[in-house]
Amino acid sequence: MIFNTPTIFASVALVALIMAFCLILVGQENKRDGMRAGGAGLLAHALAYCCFTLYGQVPLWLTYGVGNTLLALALAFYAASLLRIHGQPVPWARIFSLPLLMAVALTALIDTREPRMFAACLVLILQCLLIMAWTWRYARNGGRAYLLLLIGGGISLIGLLLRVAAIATGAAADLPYNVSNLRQTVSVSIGTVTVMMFSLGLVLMAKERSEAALRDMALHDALTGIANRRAILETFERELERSRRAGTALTIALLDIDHFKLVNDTHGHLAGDAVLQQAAALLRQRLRQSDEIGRYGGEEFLILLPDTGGDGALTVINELRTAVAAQPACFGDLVLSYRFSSGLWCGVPGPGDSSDSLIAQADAALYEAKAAGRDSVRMAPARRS
Ligand SMILES: Nc1nc2c(ncn2[C@@H]2O[C@H](COP(=O)(O)OP(=O)(O)OP(=O)(O)O)[C@@H](O)[C@H]2O)c(=O)[nH]1
Repeated sequence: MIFNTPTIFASVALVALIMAFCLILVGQENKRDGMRAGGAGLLAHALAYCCFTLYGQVPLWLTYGVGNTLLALALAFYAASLLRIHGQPVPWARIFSLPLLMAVALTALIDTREPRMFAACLVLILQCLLIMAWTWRYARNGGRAYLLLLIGGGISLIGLLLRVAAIATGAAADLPYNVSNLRQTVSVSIGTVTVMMFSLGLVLMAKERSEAALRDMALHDALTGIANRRAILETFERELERSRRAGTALTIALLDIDHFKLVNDTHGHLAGDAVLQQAAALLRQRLRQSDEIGRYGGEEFLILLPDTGGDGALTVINELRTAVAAQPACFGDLVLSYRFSSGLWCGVPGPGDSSDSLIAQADAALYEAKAAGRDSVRMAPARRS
């Protein structure tokens, strides 16, 4: 099926214009989520296609030169939007050097046919490759929206390579923007797909990123960055179930910083915060990757040691006590020594053990450790069968 080329250009321009309006409007709300840059890209895309629509009616430098420069500008904005969405600084000079290169090349080559077409394709190919490379780099952050950008970039590349092939085989004469033939229909339709894929990809990517950020906030403690109470309790439920099914030992340890109120009262709340942050970082760093730690309460941490029995647990907790004693927290010029007491529950969880009952036992052991003078460890008595 062959479509009228200027009509397709005009339709794409209209769609891109509407989407640009929506993105720029929504982007006003959050200036850092990349939507405004995406909207600017769509606006440039729409204007580029308006220029192409006028092919043959206005001078070539306007339709071809300005049109392709706007197209390069659109891709530069898409790249900027991609980086913004991932919270990266945008290398504006690097990104916009390619539209500049397009403008310079087309100004120099506008009166030639094949060289100017070749130069335009080359710059656009470079930009697509750049967007695809950056998209691939951020693909490991999760989500699926990156696929839309990769598909859009891939389709765009195919279209551009087909154009290059046409130029190389002497078929460039078939490709002016006001001629309607199968080659042009395919080429311009590819441009349409690119607009849709890039804009939808960027919007969905921003949505995935903000959802991931919310998920992260919901599961991590804002002060220390380790798991919050909800997250560590969820992990505890999973570990409990796993140990029960596998019949393996599990240790839970409640750690409470001794006389922490004194730190706050003597040096202020910010100093207390620094102790909590540095204690959490030190404990996390000293534990194995498979162990879990979360902030259970104010100055209390819950540690899960899977596949660890009583002797191993005592060794781990005593190593943590030694590490804490050797590495006091710092707050400005202050060096703040701190110690902790710990209550442990160790064993193979049975059918009657729940997370609440095990925590209650570890808590009772912690109480004993505090009552015994602090800076010590106590283990909940083994269950009698
Ligand atoms: N700086 C800071 N302090 C906190 C935070 N959360 C809880 N606290 C403080 O931690 C202190 C806990 O005090 P207590 O429960 O009396 O315990 P303690 O002074 O450590 O005494 P023992 O546990 O008996 O050794 C309180 O003063 C809380 O205000 C926090 O996020 N930052």
